[in-house]
Amino acid sequence: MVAEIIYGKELAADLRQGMKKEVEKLADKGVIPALTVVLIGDDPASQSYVKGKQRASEEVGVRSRLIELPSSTSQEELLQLISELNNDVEVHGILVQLPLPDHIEEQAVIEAINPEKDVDGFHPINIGRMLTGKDTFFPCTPYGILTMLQSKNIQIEGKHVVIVGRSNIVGKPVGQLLLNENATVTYCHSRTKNMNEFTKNADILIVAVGKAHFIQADDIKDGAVVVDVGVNRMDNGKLTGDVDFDSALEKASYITPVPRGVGPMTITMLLHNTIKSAKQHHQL
Ligand SMILES: Nc1nc(=O)c2c([nH]1)NC[C@@H]1CN(c3ccc(C(=O)N[C@@H](CCC(=O)O)C(=O)O)cc3)C=[N+]21
Repeated sequence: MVAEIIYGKELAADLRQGMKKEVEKLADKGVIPALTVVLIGDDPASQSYVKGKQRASEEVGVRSRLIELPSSTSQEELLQLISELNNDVEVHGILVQLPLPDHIEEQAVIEAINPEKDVDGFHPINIGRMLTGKDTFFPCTPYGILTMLQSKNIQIEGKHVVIVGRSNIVGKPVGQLLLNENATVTYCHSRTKNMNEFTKNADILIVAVGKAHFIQADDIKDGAVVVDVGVNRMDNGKLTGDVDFDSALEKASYITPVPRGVGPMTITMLLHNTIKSAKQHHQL
């Protein structure tokens, strides 16, 4: 079988067109969705992701403000800034770019963000809402993956979804989101024994481990849907996924590429959440 490639980049462009129209309508009512991104330190990868977010915001007319702080910023200073942003009625979405420097406790920062402005969907309140099947801000990468599957009318109900990776921002929440869609979900991680006995049984295989070409064709069931969340920068500067794309292409029914797959959808769902927040804050 040769897989159909799901280009998140194209779907993202379609969705952003719709969002642009929606933002124009909101502007007529005097509401401009506004996102504030906080970037600490000078990690080149983080700077590049943040640039992508700025560009996408501009494209749909979301007002995006970047606050750049030195890596010497204390946790107290960051919490103070978050408190100011929480109280600023002109800010609908707050995103603190992860990872943070070691002297700052990530969880304390996430929990300081007003859940009603938590467009990343990382606050325990929003995670709890998602877990219990309520409407809320869903984490952007999981939500982007769900939207990609739905765009191809890929059945989720009753399917065996196997997730490789259990991070708080991708692995764990994508499982919950797909469980809400009535999938049967299995999590694999670094301590899983004989992992490919699980992956070979996946109808939908989602890989988010951050290791280039971790999954090979042998690990994939014929006709499976393969979603690659990896973002690995190679020595030649190119981006590659967690899946050996060329061999997997011959085995899967659908596959997402890296780049131009899940990444652009992550940013698009961030804009979606920011617009949703603006509407909620203005009772629209
Ligand atoms: N608070 C927080 N929220 C995040 O959502 C968040 C974060 N921190 N920290 C880092 C990760 C990573 N992430 C990506 C977003 C877009 C692409 C993306 O658009 N990638 C392009 C390629 C970009 C390039 O070439 O550099 C693509 O796959 O086609 C990748 C990675 C968001 N993250």
